[in-house]
This record gives sequence, structure tokens and C-alpha cells, in this order.
Amino acid sequence: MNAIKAFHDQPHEVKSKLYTRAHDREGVIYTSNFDLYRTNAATWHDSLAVWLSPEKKRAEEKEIPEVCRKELLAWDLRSAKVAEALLELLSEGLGLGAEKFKDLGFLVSKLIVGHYYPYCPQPDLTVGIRPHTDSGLTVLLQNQVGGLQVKHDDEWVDVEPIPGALTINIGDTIQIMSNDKYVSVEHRVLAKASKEPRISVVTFFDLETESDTNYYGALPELLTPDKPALYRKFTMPELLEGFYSKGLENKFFIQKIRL
Ligand SMILES: O=C(O)CCC(=O)C(=O)O
Ligand SMILES: [Fe+2]
Repeated sequence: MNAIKAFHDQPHEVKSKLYTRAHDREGVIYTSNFDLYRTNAATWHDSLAVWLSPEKKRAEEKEIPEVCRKELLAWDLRSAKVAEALLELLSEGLGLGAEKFKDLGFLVSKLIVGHYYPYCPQPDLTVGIRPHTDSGLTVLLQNQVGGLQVKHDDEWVDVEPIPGALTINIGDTIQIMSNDKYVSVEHRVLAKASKEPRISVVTFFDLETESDTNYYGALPELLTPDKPALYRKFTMPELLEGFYSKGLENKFFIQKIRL
């Protein structure tokens, strides 16, 4: 988190060289409000995003900003171990053996995002990040400032920062494949008038994102005449299309493909 903060603390001219809002995101990207012009309101954070997988999108080591290179690569290995263990447990939890989610490709895409939520003079007029659900499996680390909330029983609940603790988000694809056995978590980050910036380091593990012939859906092993599929099949480009056309929006995709 210190290394990510050090990146964001650099002068604008240094960071702006990496700035883009392009959709075909590869390598290293510095961005703010990737969905500006498509959502109703701008939100209050900047992000450094680094692709680590698949190989085609992976940032070359020398492209990763030096202020956080070593730390980011170390975090990649650590967070991937956590994700692998969790995917095994999630598979076993469905009675499908430990390898199922990994075999389906949940470790194929890997993106680390270092968010920076600066001091906000009027936090009641915006949010840090809009309510949304993630796509695959997310491993998240946050500093002490706070502001992350999850929706529980229709109420927003604070995810209190605990030093050294990781927050894990289940995303929409896991909800769909598990046919609602697992439920993706709606979350948001409030803007804060704290002088200290909020930092979070988020690793997104996901299915391949490019193929429009790979169809995913509720896993057949989980379906019975009493429990038919709750979702139609989908491709990842279809999921991402919604994400890029509408911006972050609550459970948008889940609702769209629900039968
Ligand atoms: O900064 C956070 O804690 C949450 C970030 C987030 O939800 C995301 O990047 O998808
Ligand atoms: Fe998220």
C-alpha cells in the first residue's frame, strides 16, 4: 500500500504519461473514472492498473512504474496463492472437487489495481466508487481510512479496515456458475473528507475475456429438475460490454441474463 501511495504521490506530469481511458486495456494503465461520460456522475478516485495475465496483456516488467514494481510483483504472487486456495474451497463447497473453478479458467485473467481516493472537500456530493459487483474473484487490501461498504439485507455495512486483513469479493460469474449458491457482493466506497488518502490494492482474478464462442453458465453438475438453471448462457465479451457501455452499476449483468 505504501508503494501504491508512492506512485500516486508523484507529480501529475509523471503519471499522465500512463493515462488512458481506452477499453482495450493492456500493460499498465493510469486512469480516473474509466466510465466518465457514460455514468451520471464522476467519482472520486484515481487508479493504477497493471495486467499480469494472460501473457498477451501482461505488462513488461520495465513498464511497471519503478516506485511500486518490486512490491507489485511480490503482491501478485502472494495474492494469487490466496486466490488459488479460495477457488479450491469454493469448488469443494459445491461438491465439485478442488480443481473445478481453476479448470474453468478463473486464474486466466489477473489485473492488479491500486486505487487512490484523495481528500474530498464535499464527500456528500459524490462517492469514491459507485455501487457495483465485481466479475470473478477479488482479493482486496485496504488502508486504515475506511469507506468500503457492502450491501447486506438491503443496508450498507462498513467493511472496517483491519490491519493485515484481506477482503474477498465473490463476483457475478461465480454467482451465475454456482446457480446462486454463491452470491456476488454489492459494494461501494464512500468519499471521505479525511486528509489521509484512502489506498486499496485490488487483485481481480477472472475468466479469459476475449472469446465470443466460449459460453459460460450455471454448471450442469449443479442442475436438477427441481433446480434448473437460473441464468442463460453468456460470453465474457458480453459481460464486459455491459460494463463498458453502462459503467459501474449494481448487479446489472446478473439481472440482464436471469431467466
Ligand atoms: O477500493 C476498494 O476498496 C474497492 C474497489 C473496487 O470495488 C473495485 O475496484 O472493483
Ligand atoms: Fe469492486
